[in-house]
Amino acid sequence: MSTGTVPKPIVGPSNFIDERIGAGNFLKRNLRKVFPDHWSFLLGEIALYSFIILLLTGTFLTFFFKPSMGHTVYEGSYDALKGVTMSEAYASSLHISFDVRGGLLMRQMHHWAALLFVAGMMVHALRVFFTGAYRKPRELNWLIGVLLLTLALLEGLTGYSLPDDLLSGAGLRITEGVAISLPLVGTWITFFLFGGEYPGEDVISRFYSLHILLIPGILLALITAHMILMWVQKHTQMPGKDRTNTNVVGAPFYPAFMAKAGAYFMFTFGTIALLGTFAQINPIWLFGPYTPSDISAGSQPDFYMGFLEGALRLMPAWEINLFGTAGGTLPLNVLIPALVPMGIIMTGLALYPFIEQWVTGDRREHHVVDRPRNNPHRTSIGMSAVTFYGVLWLLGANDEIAAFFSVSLNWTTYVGRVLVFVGPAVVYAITYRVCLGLQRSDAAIIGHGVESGVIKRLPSGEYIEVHVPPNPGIEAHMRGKESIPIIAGADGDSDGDDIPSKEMRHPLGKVRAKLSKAYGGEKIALVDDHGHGHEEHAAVGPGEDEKSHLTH
Ligand code: HEM
Ligand code: HEM
Repeated sequence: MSTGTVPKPIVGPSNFIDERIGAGNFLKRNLRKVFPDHWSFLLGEIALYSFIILLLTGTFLTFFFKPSMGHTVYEGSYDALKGVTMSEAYASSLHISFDVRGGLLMRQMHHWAALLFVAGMMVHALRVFFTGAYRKPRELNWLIGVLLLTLALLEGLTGYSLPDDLLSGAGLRITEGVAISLPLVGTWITFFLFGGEYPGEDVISRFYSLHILLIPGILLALITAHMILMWVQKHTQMPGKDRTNTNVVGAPFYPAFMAKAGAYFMFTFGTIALLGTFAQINPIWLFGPYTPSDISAGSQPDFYMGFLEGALRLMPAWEINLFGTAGGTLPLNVLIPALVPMGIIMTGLALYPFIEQWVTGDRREHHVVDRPRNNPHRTSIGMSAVTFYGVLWLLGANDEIAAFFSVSLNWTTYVGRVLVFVGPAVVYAITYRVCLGLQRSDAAIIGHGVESGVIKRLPSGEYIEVHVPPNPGIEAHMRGKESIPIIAGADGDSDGDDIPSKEMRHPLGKVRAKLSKAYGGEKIALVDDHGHGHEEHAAVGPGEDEKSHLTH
């Protein structure tokens, strides 16, 4: 499917390039690369286009932003702050907002693009996770993705700290608290980052180098690697008619996908421009300049940091004093919430493909993905993680929740502490049942066809409903269900690894076999037991045994 001739209009340019750098064949091959057209494959593109907009708007901002904590007296056109002493960083952000033509629009677009960038990545990663698209051979691209996500959070943190307003200062104060709580290296790192005792002189310029140079540079390199790998390995595709592990069904890059992607970029750009124009974001002039002694009520970080904020708020005030006053304090109340949720989520994400491979023993390549219902344990684990994250995220705004619902703040904390453990477990059980239910409903459609709504009365007086075969596209989609392999030794099924009997006798081998069997889940086969066009009883004729018909 990826072969064929290049459509007419590009033969000219292709010849031009071929005659100069001999890349005609390369272009021909790549311009015909096939892109699957399931909507969920566009989620990664939201992240990609938002990143381009971040680079463009961010570059504009660098022309006017001064990354300096030097003091100045504000003399710009925002009356309410005239004559106030503030940092040059804050003054320049006000200058961008009120005195640079298009400056406020650029700041707002930059901020909205940042939110969309991270949100785009998150939903994209969820689609990859829930469909199992991270499986062999795409584990490397998954790992690059996890790195991208981590770096994006850091990029956001360094970004919203730059304007040096009261809100960004509150974020910096937490960053300092976390850094200084690290055992052994904490003090050193804090002094290096802040250039002395908090708030120091250097943190804005340090963050500036990180924000506009180091992290975007790494992001750009990793996104390029991500795209190259995706290009070389080709896309996965949803199961469906004529879709196999050796083809990709969809539209070629040129002209169909190029036009679609161009339009989609414009759409993303337009959405961000509209948001930047009409939806106010981060109005730093209302918060005022940062002073370490002030804090505003109801401060919230950007949404992607909310889960860490929630973890800090939930954690009981535990600390360990080592060796009395001569030793040091290990502030678990800061260390655990700062490192554990991030650690659990990012390490869990990074390791998942490898843990799953170990459990299932599945070393095959996968180019057709799973529908989430067909791998119920994976889907349940994913939903539990989303719940864990979601509870922390919600509790990051527990002051707002308490104020809005007029409940006690402490009460929200206690409920949150329970929910963060119980929530994921309950969601796991519910998701697992829902997945099995959906699999059964697929099996019923394959087995009996779809209810047509046509009721027939037979000569005997019995009423039946005519069942018709499902739409062939939908049927192929349902039939593209792969059973989850189980390692040999778990139950005699040997489509996964053959574990040597020595390993099976080892306790870890036994655990692996047990996990493998459990992960395989309850098997619900798709069997066409009655043939298509089968007729099913819908109602009962006079005088007949109702029960026998209803259970038919
Ligand atoms: C080359 C890329 C980038 C450059 C040159 C850049 C530059 C800047 C500059 C100069 C500011 C301070 C301006 C101001 O606040 O008024 C800023 C703020 C910010 N940046 Fe970036 N940035 C880039 C990429 C990113 C990325 C990838 C993210 C997202 C994760 C991001 C998130 C932010 C945020 C949230 C702010 C605060 C905006 C505000 O004040 O409302 N930036 N950036
Ligand atoms: C800067 C952020 C990112 C960008 C711009 C990006 C972009 C893309 C694009 C455009 C694709 C092609 C297919 C699709 O959209 O689904 C893709 C595929 C992929 N991405 Fe990302 N991605 C990013 C972050 C992530 C993250 C956070 C993960 C996972 C943690 C990830 C894992 C993957 C994998 C495994 C594939 C191959 C999936 C397949 O072929 O079905 N990516 N990425």
